[in-house]
Amino acid sequence: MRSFIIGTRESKLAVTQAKWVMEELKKAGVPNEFTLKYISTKGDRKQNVSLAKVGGTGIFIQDIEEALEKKEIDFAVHSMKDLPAMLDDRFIIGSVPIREDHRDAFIGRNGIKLADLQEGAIIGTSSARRAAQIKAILPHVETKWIRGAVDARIKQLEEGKYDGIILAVAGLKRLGIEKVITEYLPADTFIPAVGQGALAIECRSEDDETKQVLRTINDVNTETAAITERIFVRLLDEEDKAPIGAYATVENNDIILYASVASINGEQILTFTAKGVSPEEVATTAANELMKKGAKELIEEAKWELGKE
Ligand SMILES: NCc1[nH]cc(CCC(=O)O)c1CC(=O)O
Repeated sequence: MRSFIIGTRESKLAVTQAKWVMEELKKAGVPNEFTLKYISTKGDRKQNVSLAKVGGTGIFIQDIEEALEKKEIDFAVHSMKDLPAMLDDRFIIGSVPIREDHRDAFIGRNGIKLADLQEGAIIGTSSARRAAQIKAILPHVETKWIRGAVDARIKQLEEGKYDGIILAVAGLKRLGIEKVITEYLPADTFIPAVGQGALAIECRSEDDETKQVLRTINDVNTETAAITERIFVRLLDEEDKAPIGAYATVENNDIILYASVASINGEQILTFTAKGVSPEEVATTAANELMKKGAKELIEEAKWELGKE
């Protein structure tokens, strides 16, 4: 019987996610043996570049795709959020397990609340989207880039470099440290990143045996939601650099997509909620409606702003 090698980054969160996938496969009754192989990625090695500038995605997966191509691993567990909007034809998302919490969280130093932040307070985030969303509700605060694994960011907060930071609830829950959260940010104003809270298990497109094994832990609703969000971002910004939010759910066979496009300074935030039955239809409706409101111009402007930093 074939045994499978799972590729994962070495961060605590990545390893937790990969081990969770191993457990889910076991629970689903897959009898094969699984082992982990740690892979260092460009995103892990280059901690000093701003994610917004390099596009957030891609830098966490190139090295892993090389290992897949060379058959050093059979599949890889990623945060869906870190996957580029477009995958190379040689690889596919073989499975999308059930989503963790999709929301963003605010962590205030010594428990300070968003509403109590003074003029000039500094919020750490690595995402242009979160920076814009924060400035939209709190124009008097400042945002500053922060990088590193989840625990490293919390440490930088405690050291006093920031008054607060924003992180995905999902990562904190998976690490079992959601008690650090001061406030859960409402997902209707803080529309999360495409794929936030979901995992993507990537394998070689032609590897049918692996695909069959991975399907046992696929969650159809999460998969449909993620497909919708990813089509949406591809229609607006294939490079996936602009402050775009997209979160889809499936309710009674309807797909509901909450979508947003913001200017870098948060002064303009366009939102649209689309509803329908197919991912293509829902994503296209949201993208078209936002383009009518000027989304393309905002995106071009945002990318130009990010590029000159
Ligand atoms: N880009 C980093 C990254 N990729 C996935 C997560 C958290 C888990 C998730 O969103 O699925 C994070 C950290 C964060 O944004 O807090």
